[in-house]
Amino acid sequence: MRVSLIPIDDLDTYMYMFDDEIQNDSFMFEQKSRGMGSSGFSWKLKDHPKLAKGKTVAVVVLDGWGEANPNQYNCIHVADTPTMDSLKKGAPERWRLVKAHGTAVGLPSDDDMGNSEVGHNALGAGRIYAQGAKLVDIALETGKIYEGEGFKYIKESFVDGMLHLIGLLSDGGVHSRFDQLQLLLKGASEHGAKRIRVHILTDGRDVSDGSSVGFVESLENDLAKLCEKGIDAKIASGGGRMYVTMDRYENDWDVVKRGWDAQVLGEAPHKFKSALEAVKKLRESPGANDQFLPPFVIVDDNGKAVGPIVDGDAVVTFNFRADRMVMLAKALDYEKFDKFDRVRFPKIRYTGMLQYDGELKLPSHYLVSPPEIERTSGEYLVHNGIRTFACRQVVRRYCLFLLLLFETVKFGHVTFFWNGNRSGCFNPDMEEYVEIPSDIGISFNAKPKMKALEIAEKARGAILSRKFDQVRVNLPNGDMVGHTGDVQATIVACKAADEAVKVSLLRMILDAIEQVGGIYVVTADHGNAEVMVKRNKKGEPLLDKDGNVQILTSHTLQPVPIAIGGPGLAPGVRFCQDLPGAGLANVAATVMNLHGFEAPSDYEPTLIEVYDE
Ligand SMILES: O=C(O)[C@H](O)COP(=O)(O)O
Ligand SMILES: [Mn+2]
Ligand SMILES: [Mn+2]
Repeated sequence: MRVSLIPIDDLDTYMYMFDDEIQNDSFMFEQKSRGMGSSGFSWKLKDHPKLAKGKTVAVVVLDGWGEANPNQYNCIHVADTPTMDSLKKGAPERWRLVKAHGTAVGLPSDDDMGNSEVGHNALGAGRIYAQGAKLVDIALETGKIYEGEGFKYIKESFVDGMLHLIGLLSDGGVHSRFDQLQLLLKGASEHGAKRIRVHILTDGRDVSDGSSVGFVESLENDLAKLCEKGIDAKIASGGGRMYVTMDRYENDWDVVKRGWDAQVLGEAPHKFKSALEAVKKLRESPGANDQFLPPFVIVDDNGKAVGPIVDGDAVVTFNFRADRMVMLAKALDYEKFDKFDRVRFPKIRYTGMLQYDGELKLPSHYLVSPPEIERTSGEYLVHNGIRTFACRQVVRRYCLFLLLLFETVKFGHVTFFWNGNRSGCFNPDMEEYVEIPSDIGISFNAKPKMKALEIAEKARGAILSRKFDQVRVNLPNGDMVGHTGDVQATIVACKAADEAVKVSLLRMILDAIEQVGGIYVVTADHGNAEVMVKRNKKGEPLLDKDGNVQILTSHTLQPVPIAIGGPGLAPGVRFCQDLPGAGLANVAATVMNLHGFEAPSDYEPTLIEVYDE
């Protein structure tokens, strides 16, 4: 779908255009935006009784920015963050916390930490959907997974072919879960799979570094039990998730190629007789960690790879989350493919755990249907910002324009996830998606400021251009650097994110009276940088066997802040007092109000009220 990268002159950067939509959607959009369709459904939102239209709204998402008790391992607290501090202290009735984890964002339980997919889904959709993790749990529990079209499709390969399972070996619950893999192995063998190979990706990002060893041990035990039952089941290849396979948003295709070579071709720089030996040995190299383990293949006594993927085999990618599986799914599913030399393109039956991209229908076969997230706030707003298609050039102030800004590493967060796991935009004449290319091939603790200032400056330029009614920005620093576990670098990252908020908003506020008169919403998608150490039940930092604190690289269960303000905000607007349990899904209705609209009645309630002064 994504076809061309077009320079935008005044922003000195690039905009993605979606050709197949440009041709047809203008007409469709015009029809739809006239209001009632044949079903009686209308995109038209009611006017807000008290809040005016036409304000520029900047929505800033600080990725991985949670609220937690102040201490030395709370990098947001330690970092100098005057902008965020002033939002908190400056107007208490316009600052609050919202839930960003667990059932509040559609995860199976309140022990599940938040993540970007579920966080941005909730922010954009305004409702809480049962997410992939939960849908897969249900499908496995009820056995429905084995009755679906996807499983029947791969089953045809079980007679003569091998079943390959590729995915993240972890119980992080962000991209995959180990217990789901265990159930799938058991279920597939009970439903006819006789030869099974698992291609593992070690984690150390959503779970502790070093935990790969335990997961591999457990998996090898499970596979040994299957072997006792006469099933030929082995681990065939592996590698660290950030170096092998799980790139995202087409940041670095070499990552996917390394995985392809090991998983499909059976080739890798490291060869071992067992995965446990592989992981233990590779972790001994200086600086090695689970996230970045090099690719390896498991070989038999003759040095031959035990499980390359060949014609007639079945393949399942068992991650339920889309972003870091889409690239491999393309390589496995697309006949036409030019991102790297696949050498061989085996004729396989391939299914994803879920369908990863509803718009691209990728992959075409899948085991569990993804959440059907529809009527997202972005789509409503686009439909409500324009009276007729023809007026967009002439009467700018009636048009709602969205500008989305992000680094490549978060490309899909404020677009794909925000729009309900839908690639592309709703109307290319109304939306611009601007990507600031991320550095590739580095761990972000080496450059913790990332591109925050570039993003902020583009946001400032976009706000002042007055071409856009909503400018949506993702600042990735707290999250991307938090995942490295480098506390000092994460402190620098938090400061950089705070500085970026200042650059984009301060200018807006200073220039606003005469120029823009806008409104800002600053929030986050989940916690990360505020808790960088593991703790025991008493709250004391846990130590490893050498007496060092155990670093937490993952997200957290913490709530996140939301602050609103700006000269365009009506004086009587404040957060309601009666929604103590509100979460990220309440933000969409809030933003719609700030654009001067009532939210649809099935959206989670708005966080704001307007009192008469
Ligand atoms: O994919 C990742 O980087 C982590 O597993 C989760 O981080 P995110 O949810 O912030 O993207
Ligand atoms: Mn995130
Ligand atoms: Mn993250």
